[in-house]
Amino acid sequence: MASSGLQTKKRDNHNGHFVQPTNPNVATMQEDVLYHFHLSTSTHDLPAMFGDVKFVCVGGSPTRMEAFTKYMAKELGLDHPGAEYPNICVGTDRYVMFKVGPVLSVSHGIGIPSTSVMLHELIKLLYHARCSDVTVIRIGTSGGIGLEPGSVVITRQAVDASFKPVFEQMVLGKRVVHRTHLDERLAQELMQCGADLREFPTVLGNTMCTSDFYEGQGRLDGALCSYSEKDKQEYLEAAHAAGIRNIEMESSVLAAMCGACGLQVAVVCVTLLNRLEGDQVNSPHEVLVEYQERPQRLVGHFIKKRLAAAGNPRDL
Ligand SMILES: O=P(O)(O)O[C@@H]1C[C@H](O)[C@@H](CO)O1
Ligand SMILES: O=c1cc[nH]c(=O)[nH]1
Repeated sequence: MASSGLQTKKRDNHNGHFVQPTNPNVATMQEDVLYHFHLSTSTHDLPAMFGDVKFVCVGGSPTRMEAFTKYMAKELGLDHPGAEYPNICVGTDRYVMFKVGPVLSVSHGIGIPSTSVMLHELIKLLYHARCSDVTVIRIGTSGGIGLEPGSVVITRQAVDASFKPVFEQMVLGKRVVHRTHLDERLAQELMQCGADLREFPTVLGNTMCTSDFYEGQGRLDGALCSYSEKDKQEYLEAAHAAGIRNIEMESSVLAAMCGACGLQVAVVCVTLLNRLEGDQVNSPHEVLVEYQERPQRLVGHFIKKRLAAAGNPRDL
């Protein structure tokens, strides 16, 4: 444990699983600079700032993550006239981070590399802050396969572009393969929240995580396209037959990294279009805004249910 600077509290008052980076070097560092958050163990009292965090919600868009914080403040009864929710990462424009009660909301940008960097620093932040029993949920957007636009998909398995439940990364020039395990019980709990709300279709399905929005997702409308419409259609139909119901760009790295470090993790994404019917995201702006709010409402309901069931957030 990096024990320098302002971090003096013991690991007490917790029942369960602490966040634990798998890298042993982190424990021996005198100072840990979380560069892309503009936070550090020697300049910030991370246990005081973040020690009560139980839920971390992440998504690509900074404004979505700010809106989610304001929404959660109202839902948790923590909002009051004049309340402000400052961006904790104000010293950088890489990511934004907001906190209300036990809920942390962080943006990750587009795609695996941006999300991976954010997750390295987020997991270390939660470790330095001595957080325990933390649930991480991605509240995102995606392209649906065979679903009515606006449907919400709760991910059963995050799979790669060849439909395998793995996340591959080059480490020291070698290909390293990580599992993309997601918590089945958490996914079922989230499905129940969709059923409680009954506001929009909610399905459990596999999510394909790609490293590109255009050719990587079989689109015909990018600047490059090296295949025919028939090839595209066959690929998406094969994906559907493999249980894939949506495509996005972050689920596999989230599953791999959070799963390895003792975090419960789930992915909840709304579908903006049905990819069997087209490639362009061309619904009116206000429709897309309302779609983006759906995962937020579902996850907000989930957090309230968990907190109500726990009575005391420390019992989570
Ligand atoms: O959380 P967001 O809405 O950013 O997720 C999806 C996947 C990519 O990041 C992006 C592509 O438009 O949207
Ligand atoms: O089609 C889509 C829509 C949103 N996000 C994606 O990654 N793909």
